[in-house]
Amino acid sequence: MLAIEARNLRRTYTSRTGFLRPRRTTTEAVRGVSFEVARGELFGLLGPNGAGKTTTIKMLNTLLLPTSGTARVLGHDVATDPVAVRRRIGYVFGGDRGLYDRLSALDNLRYFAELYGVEPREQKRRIAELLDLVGLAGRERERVEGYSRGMRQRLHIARGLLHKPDVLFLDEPSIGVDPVAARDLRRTVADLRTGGTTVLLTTHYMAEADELCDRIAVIAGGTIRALGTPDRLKSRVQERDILEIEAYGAADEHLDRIRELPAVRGVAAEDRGSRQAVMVQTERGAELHAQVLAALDGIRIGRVVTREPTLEDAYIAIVEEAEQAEESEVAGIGTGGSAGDDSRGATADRSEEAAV
Ligand SMILES: Nc1ncnc2c1ncn2[C@@H]1O[C@H](COP(=O)(O)OP(=O)(O)OP(=O)(O)O)[C@@H](O)[C@H]1O
Repeated sequence: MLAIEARNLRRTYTSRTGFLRPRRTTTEAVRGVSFEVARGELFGLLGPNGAGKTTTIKMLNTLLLPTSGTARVLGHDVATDPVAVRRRIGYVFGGDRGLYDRLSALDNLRYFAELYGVEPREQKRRIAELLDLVGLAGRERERVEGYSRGMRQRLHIARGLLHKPDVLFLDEPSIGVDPVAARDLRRTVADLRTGGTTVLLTTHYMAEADELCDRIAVIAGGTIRALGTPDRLKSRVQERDILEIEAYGAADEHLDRIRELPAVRGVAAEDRGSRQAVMVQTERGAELHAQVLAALDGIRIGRVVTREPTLEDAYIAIVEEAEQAEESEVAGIGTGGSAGDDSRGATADRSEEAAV
């Protein structure tokens, strides 16, 4: 039996805006998402802000009803059998909500164990087991207010596992966590999988997804744009070189100038404190250093390196393609309308899945 089965899930939000002249606005947050997660699999859901990841997770864990489509978790329908679903799942989200700061970690876990109906005889053993799993054994009597972000996140995971869920939803667990704590967190997540728990993970950190996930779905604009193993997704950009330039103050016009160069397949800029990393995807072997630097004329430049593509580059390529498709749709080119979106999402699903 599958752990998760989503079939053509859709969710539309309707909200009222304006006071004097109230208007209804609708947002199609999820527009026909289908995927399957096998038991014991660690499945990643990646996508830019507003892509529809949290909305998808909330439909799967029964916090939101789908507008249409169906989803099953361990065979239970999320809309018609939510109680059975809830009994078998855990939900952990990034950020600070959901723990009692004034209590110790131990008291937090005791409280939630009670709330989740863990047998009193079981509680002590289960809590000790979980403290061990998330690496907080020995610190459990300290108040949570003195915990670092990474420790809080690990305590969140322990809380989410108290009732031994078979499927765990982890929504951006490493948000705001420093690199060392993030590494410990990754180890905890990998241990969960080794222990047989199915994990659905959302993250904005590509290295994390690459290291942990068996398969990944990239979602953008509410539809799945690519689905497969990390290697499979990376193979999309294997015929490319990545020219990475440290820049100070590159604007859209500079990136557009680079985009126009022959043999350039994609351009993205990422803010890294006061500097930017400009990543230029070129056809393999194309020597474009001089032209790219000329396009960045007038800007302070730091290190320039050529490197092999990573999952992040594949992700950038997929999301850029999705954005271009969306823009041409808005401009009236291509199939247009939501039926077009549907078929494209489904096609991405099938073609990638088949190749996995
Ligand atoms: N309660 C709501 N009411 C109206 N619109 C919403 C609501 N929640 C989300 N949206 C909209 O739905 C879309 C998808 O949001 P969602 O939170 O699912 O994205 P996400 O991929 O999880 O983003 P992020 O990475 O920023 O968390 C966005 O356009 C968002 O503004």
